[in-house]
Amino acid sequence: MPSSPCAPEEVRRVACVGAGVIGGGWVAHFLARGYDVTAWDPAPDAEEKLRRLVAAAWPALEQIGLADGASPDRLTVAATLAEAVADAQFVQESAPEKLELKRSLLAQLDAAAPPGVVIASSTSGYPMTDMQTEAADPGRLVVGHPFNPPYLIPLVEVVGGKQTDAAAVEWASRFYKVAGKSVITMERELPGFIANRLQEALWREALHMVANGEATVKEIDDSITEGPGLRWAFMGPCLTFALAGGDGGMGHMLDHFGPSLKSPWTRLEAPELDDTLRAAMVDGCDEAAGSRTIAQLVAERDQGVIDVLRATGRLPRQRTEGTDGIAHTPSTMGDEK
Ligand SMILES: NC(=O)C1=CN([C@@H]2O[C@H](COP(=O)(O)OP(=O)(O)OC[C@H]3O[C@@H](n4cnc5c(N)ncnc54)[C@H](O)[C@@H]3O)[C@@H](O)[C@H]2O)C=CC1
Ligand SMILES: C[N+](C)(C)CC(=O)CC(=O)[O-]
Repeated sequence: MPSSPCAPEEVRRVACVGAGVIGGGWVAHFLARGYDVTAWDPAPDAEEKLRRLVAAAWPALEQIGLADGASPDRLTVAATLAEAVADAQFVQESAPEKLELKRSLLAQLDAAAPPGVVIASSTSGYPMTDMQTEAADPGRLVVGHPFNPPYLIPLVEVVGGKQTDAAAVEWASRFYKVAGKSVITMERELPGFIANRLQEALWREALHMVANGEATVKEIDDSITEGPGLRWAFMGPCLTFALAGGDGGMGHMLDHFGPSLKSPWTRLEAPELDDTLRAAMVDGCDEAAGSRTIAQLVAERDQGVIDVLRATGRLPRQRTEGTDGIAHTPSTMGDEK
């Protein structure tokens, strides 16, 4: 790959190729961050749909804050793929999830984009190694996997393929950060990356339960929104479970509940909970906790759950002054008879 034509901080023009749910979401995000965006999509009604999507997203984007000069007017819809990427400084591909289509489209984008410009694919799970096979310069092709909607959910998973230059992965990771995203740069390829592997495990189990008549769709959704989902918005599953071990943290949690890994709680096979895995989990949680004690983490989690309950309307927002002079939020939880 020739060296990238500009630093991530200097990017002004972004091309988005494929403008459906995710491509359109990317367009809204980049516009809100103050970029000039050129989009291309072969569907005859693509421009109308795209402009509608951006208009619908804009109030939310205004609420969270626009970059100086950000405007939907800075969107251009190109007539051809070549025109869309001709002077792009970064390209985001969001075409349908079909391997052959991605292979050929990434090769076309590579042929049309200026030399050295990084091209990222929004793929939900294909390893870049499998998609970069037809490109003349596969070194500049990376995965930049977003979450729906890309203009509100911060995470992007960035990873290269076997032929991707490390510099392109580094450039893309920096660019996404500059563009306001939260980035996980993966050291190696994994089908489904990290978050979709986790989501998929939950999803498959949910489908098994529905297929076998073991749980309804509502029970499955409620089990997450009324349960673990409240914690996951601000504390990941590992640190959350460390608190299930009380003062003993993750070590005690694994010693206590490790045997249930072998219970038939899921159709997935359980990994062997050997010393290496135990140490990796305990050390990882210690690292994530940093200087925070278990007691501090418990307080942080409790406040987080209260904030999420309040933000989602399940706790009233108004506060009352108690006799102790402390502002209390009256709870209606558990009041339903
Ligand atoms: N929908 C989701 O929640 C997420 C999807 N993704 C990924 O984003 C990509 C796009 O998915 P969606 O936006 O959901 O699909 P979509 O079906 O909403 O949009 C795909 C768009 O690509 C266009 N298209 C068709 N052929 C094309 C071509 N040859 N070149 C360029 N554009 C073409 C279609 O006209 C359509 O507008 C996929 O790789 C998907 O795995 C990633 C994260 C989340
Ligand atoms: C359903 N999906 C696999 C396309 C979802 C994603 O890839 C990420 C998301 O938005 O959850």
